[in-house]
Amino acid sequence: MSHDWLTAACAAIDEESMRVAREHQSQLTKPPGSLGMLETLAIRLAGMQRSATPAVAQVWISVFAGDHGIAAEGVSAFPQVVTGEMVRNFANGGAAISVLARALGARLEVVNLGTVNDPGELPGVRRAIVAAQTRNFCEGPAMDDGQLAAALRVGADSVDAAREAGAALFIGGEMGIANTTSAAALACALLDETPDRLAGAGTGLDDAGIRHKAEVIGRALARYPAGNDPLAWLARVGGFEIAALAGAYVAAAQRGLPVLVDGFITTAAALAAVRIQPACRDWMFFAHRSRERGHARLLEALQADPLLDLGLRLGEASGAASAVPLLRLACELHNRMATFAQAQVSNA
Ligand SMILES: Cc1cc2ncn([C@H]3O[C@H](COP(=O)(O)O)[C@@H](O)[C@H]3O)c2cc1C
Ligand SMILES: O=C(O)c1cccnc1
Repeated sequence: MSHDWLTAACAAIDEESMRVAREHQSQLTKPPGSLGMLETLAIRLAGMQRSATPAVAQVWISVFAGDHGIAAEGVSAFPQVVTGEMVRNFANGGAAISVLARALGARLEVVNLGTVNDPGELPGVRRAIVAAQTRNFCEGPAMDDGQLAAALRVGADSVDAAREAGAALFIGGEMGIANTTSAAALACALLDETPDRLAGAGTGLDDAGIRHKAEVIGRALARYPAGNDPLAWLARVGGFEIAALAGAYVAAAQRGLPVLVDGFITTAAALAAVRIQPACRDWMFFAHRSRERGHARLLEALQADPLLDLGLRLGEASGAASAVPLLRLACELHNRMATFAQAQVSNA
């Protein structure tokens, strides 16, 4: 399996639809710009959807799950078995994202890329096993090139399923104990940052735990020469679910499907996707600023202005799901507000 598809062109955003949407916003009964990001969201969606009346009806959420060999270094507050246990919880409808997806009327797909205590066949869970877990990346590359290619493809396959289901928005989420260590290592490598700046509490490490986590990341990064090749770093320190997310973000942009990026781990995957295929940045919305240390730095690197800051630090796509109502409201305002002429309100 090759990585060639990743550099194929992304779909173009329709500048004319954006111009028409911007002009329409200026006619609505409000001071220009007064709805802030609710205006720019609608304008960007109009360009992505090539439509004068943008809408976010069907939402597709893929939660990618994978286990991490780096968990053996004691970098998470929770045991590794939780990954597989949470896959079952997603399937049973009891996880935060299960509840949020139901409340939004969104389609929720759980993708198991490899869990140490594999819960097996479950309704709503797609099995796309790459391996039971990644290798402990202090001891060698987390995955080989074939595994990376497979994981990237798994994400693209989810985007194809989302499009076939008629989704207007793709949301990626993740589950994988120790994946904030993997995401922080990836972010350090791509941003030339030191681990103490990007390693955070994850599921709830104390200060000593965070120092240990940063030391583990530093040890792993020291194995390799300098350089920012995103595919090389995904293989060295990434996770199967992080690679799937990166593949999904690139594929969504190639197929013209807007994406809403969630928290720390997903933003690290988004950064990798943008380094692989820069044009995919245009198709991304950013849902929230996570409490996880390092997320603000990642958002800054992507010049992302997230919609929410709720102190969330869960992942699973919970922040992205929470922001969907704002996208829908932005479209409603754009499509249904009266213009100054219609309402006979005096314009400046
Ligand atoms: C019960 C439970 C549910 C979760 N859902 C998402 N995460 C989040 O926590 C993990 C990352 O944190 P760390 O790197 O510290 O392990 C990921 O699985 C992430 O999605 C969870 C974690 C737990 C414990
Ligand atoms: O921001 C996130 O995505 C996050 C933070 C902590 C733990 N899991 C996920």
